[in-house]
Amino acid sequence: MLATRGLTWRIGEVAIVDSVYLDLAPGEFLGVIGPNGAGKTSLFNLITGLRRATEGRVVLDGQDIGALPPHRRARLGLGRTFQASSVFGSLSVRENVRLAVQAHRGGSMALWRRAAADREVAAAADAALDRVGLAHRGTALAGTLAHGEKRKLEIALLLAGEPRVMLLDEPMAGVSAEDVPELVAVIKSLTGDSGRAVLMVEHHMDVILELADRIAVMHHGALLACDTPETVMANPTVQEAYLGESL
Ligand SMILES: Nc1ncnc2c1ncn2[C@@H]1O[C@H](COP(=O)(O)OP(=O)(O)OP(=O)(O)O)[C@@H](O)[C@H]1O
Repeated sequence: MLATRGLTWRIGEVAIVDSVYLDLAPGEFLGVIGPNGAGKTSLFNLITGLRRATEGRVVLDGQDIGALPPHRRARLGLGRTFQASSVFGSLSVRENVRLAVQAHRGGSMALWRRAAADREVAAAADAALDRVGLAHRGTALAGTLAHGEKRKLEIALLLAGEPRVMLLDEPMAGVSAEDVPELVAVIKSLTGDSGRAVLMVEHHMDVILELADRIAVMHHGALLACDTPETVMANPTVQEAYLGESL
């Protein structure tokens, strides 16, 4: 479904992302881990098009998308949440999601079509909110949400774009311990039988272990290992890379 082939990003002589080969199958959940500065966010930037690779390819459903700008990649089904929050705090939760649905669908300005389209947008937005367990918070101002709720809203915004591959960058960052299990359940439901694939960077190993079918380990820009959680955890090279940090 999604593949990277020798994906590399150099700044001067330094390879921030160093010849990464990854494959993501439909319905698969791939966790990406690695020490701070390993190149995880940079890898996401190359896949989504925020940065252009200096070498290598990004392939989605057999098509090389490496030369496309981010919005074209998003149209082809690549969706991403950011570490920094991308929510309009002064709008309601529901309005935020409606805007995202509208932005994804585009719209006809013909009045007779607009009423029907508005109803469809509202229904899609409510379905996305329901999906992440935020239906009851639709009228709240997004800026007033707790961290865990905000993360759910970001996932709802992402779902509005109907992505087939979702990239989640540290979805648990800033989330209080008691909100983690619910958020994990929401993220777990993203793959299921939909065929949607998820690539997730996360520092919380317990979360990665609960969600990931396979784990990719990055270190100094390169892929150190990519395998089942059990195999990766038992890998001495991985353990060495994490020396001083708990796995
Ligand atoms: N635009 C840039 N210019 C120069 N160096 C950069 C740039 N972007 C990233 N880097 C460097 O590349 C390395 C990898 O950064 P990146 O943010 O991808 O790592 P990461 O694995 O996501 O780290 P973290 O877990 O801390 O978020 C870091 O050493 C960082 O300082």
